[in-house]
Amino acid sequence: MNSKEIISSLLENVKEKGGIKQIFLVACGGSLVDMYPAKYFFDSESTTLHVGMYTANEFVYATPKTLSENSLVIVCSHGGNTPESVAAARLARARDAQTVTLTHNDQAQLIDYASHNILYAWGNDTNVVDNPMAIILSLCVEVLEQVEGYASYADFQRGMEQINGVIARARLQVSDRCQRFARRFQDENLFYILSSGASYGHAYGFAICSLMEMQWLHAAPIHSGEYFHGPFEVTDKETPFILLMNEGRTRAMDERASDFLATYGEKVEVVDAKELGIGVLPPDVVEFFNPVLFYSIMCEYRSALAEIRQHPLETRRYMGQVAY
Ligand SMILES: O=P(O)(O)OC[C@H]1O[C@](O)(CO)[C@@H](O)[C@@H]1O
Repeated sequence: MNSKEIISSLLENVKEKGGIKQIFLVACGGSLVDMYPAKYFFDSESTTLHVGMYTANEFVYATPKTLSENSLVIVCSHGGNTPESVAAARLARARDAQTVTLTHNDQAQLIDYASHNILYAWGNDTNVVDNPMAIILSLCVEVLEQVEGYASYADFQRGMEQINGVIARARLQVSDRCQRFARRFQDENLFYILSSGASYGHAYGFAICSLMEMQWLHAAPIHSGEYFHGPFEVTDKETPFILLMNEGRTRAMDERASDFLATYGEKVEVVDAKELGIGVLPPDVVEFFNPVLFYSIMCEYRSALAEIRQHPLETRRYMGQVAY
């Protein structure tokens, strides 16, 4: 079943019960990061549907009152057995919500609580539209289209057809600069990651997953707009910043941060989606695809850093090693 068929069958299930009124996006860590573009999309485009995005345990401990048969809950877990995410899906089913689960593991416990499960593809050789970030975005676009109508629906589908080619070309384009970045920043132990719009979630994800979890480096995300409301006071010639510059409506905020950093900072790495070719996508939907591009490109950056630091991306000292 494709996204359109999945959503139309779930909407059919609730047709006599008042339909879907709210969507909850629930996961942990990297899987939660994959949901941010969809949340941003709904916040931006929907006029009647409400969206909430929750780390799984918060959804369980502080459950929104609106969780009901009129809710669609999307739960993603790569391994499919993260206890918090399984508990959230179980709770959603117990409250008669429609659930779509996404996992890469066909034996996942999560699947037990699915109205519909999606077993997704993973790895560098897969098409990004078959990976969770794009699938979740596409499910949400379908909900909007089928519940309210979405004027840019056809352009969104065009973007889905184009994005993988853009990423393949951009990967080649950044290959040398990733090596230069790794050589230049290999001894740093703190990074601030800036972005805005649909990509803010990826700034958060790159900080908490790629740098903190996978490299044991200190890192924090900063919204490009918020940078000027506190964080910019730490800017100097010694502190590393990575700026993920979007194409689309929020680019002005990223450019403002870029201009300031060019004047007062020095250790600044700018990753610019426009320069990487995302501008071929239709202008009314391009902003939603920036984080899909950034995810793939920043994987190249983190691999180069991991290699030069001789710190494999898989190494953990607590996760899966001790009780927590
Ligand atoms: O997507 P899953 O399998 O639920 O795993 C969640 C865990 O995986 C990570 O996303 C990456 O290791 C962690 O941040 C998080 O604890």
